[in-house]
Amino acid sequence: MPKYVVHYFNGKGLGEPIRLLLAYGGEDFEDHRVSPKDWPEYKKNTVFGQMPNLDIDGKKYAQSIAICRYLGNKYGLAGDTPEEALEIDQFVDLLVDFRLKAAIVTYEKDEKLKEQRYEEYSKDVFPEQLDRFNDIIEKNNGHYALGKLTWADFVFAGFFDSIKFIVRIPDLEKKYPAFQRVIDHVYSIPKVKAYADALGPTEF
Ligand SMILES: N[C@@H](CCC(=O)N[C@@H](CS)C(=O)NCC(=O)O)C(=O)O
Repeated sequence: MPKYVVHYFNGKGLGEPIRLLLAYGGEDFEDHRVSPKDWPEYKKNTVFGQMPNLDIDGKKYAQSIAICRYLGNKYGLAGDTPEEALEIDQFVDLLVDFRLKAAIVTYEKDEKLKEQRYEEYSKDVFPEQLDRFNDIIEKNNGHYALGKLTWADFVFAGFFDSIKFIVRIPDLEKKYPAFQRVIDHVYSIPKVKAYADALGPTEF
């Protein structure tokens, strides 16, 4: 069994889908959480100056979605045909686009501008995308792609707290019950549940 180390901050963010997939795979991975204090120095050890990184037997790899796709392939969660793999990718990329688009609000340093952008996005961008995610999940039997468990579910569930943070809707899963179905599909898997229970509550 390869030795895996996940390097990320002490939060879910882009690191959690990787951790959830490793838990699903039954890997005894090391969960290295870098503190903000240590980050400027640690940054020099990363592949592209960012995290998450996944260390496989001493070699580091970057880009969270590429890593999730790799783990999905490894654990038989990546579809059975190239077309199924494409369908997973299209939905995962949609989620990534959403996060990148929302970054204009989330990472705006000018508080006044941030609030103004949040107001604008809350009227159109956020509801349109949330409705679209909801629709996708309803059409996919409570999953985020292919109507069955795939690595896309792990990305959705792992990102979920970040999505809530972005849209500022703390009970998002109540407003969109389909979202809860994906989360339940992932977190009810015994190995994933054991990982989440051992971790306890963390920041987004
Ligand atoms: N596309 C990359 C984005 C990685 C990324 O933006 N990482 C952020 C944390 S979520 C980071 O390392 N920020 C610190 C920095 O850039 O100095 C991925 O999905 O892995």
